[in-house]
Amino acid sequence: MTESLSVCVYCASGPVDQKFLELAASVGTEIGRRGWQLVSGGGNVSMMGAVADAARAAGAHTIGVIPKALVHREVADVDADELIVTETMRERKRIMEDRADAFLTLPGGIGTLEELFETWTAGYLGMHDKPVVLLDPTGHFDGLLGWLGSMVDTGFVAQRALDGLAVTTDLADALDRCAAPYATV
Ligand SMILES: C/C(=C\CNc1ncnc2c1ncn2[C@@H]1O[C@H](COP(=O)(O)O)[C@@H](O)[C@H]1O)CO
Repeated sequence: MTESLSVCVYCASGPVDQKFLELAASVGTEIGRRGWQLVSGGGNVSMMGAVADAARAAGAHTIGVIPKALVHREVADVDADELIVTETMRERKRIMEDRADAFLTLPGGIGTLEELFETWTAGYLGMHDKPVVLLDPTGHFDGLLGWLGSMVDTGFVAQRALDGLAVTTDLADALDRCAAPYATV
């Protein structure tokens, strides 16, 4: 199964800071090197574009899923092996979730946060059993993770929910965690 693992990567559509573009590109390259598929939001801007371009350059099959309304704003990834243009954002999210074996979140803004929380809470509620992984080598999510930890102390967040999100600063570890449930002995 791990040979053709399909990883959905959620990441930023805004910043062009080199360190974030390089992080996204390194994820794409490693997905290709492992012979996996990339599922992305189908935009070719910022980190979204960097991950998709690097994945393709490394030989990955790339699937981009973008709502009609964002085709121009997020510069649809016309080089994707499969570019799926949806009518709505909800349809985009459903297709991305259906086509993925694992969800990997990189630094991002409110769109990325929404995607992370939807897949994470759905896993916690038993609606899927796919790995939900957060790769954060730069501490971008430190404030959020600290706040979530404090909400365990006050009873707003279950420890089991927090345990359902795999947080790592290491690229290889992040992808290993995506593949872990599918590994054959
Ligand atoms: C409108 C709906 C839900 C709420 N919003 C979003 N849901 C999913 N994805 C979104 C949402 N808003 C933006 N995005 C996408 O996230 C990507 C990264 O954005 P960021 O803000 O730069 O982190 C980008 O592709 C956005 O299109 C209905 O379900």
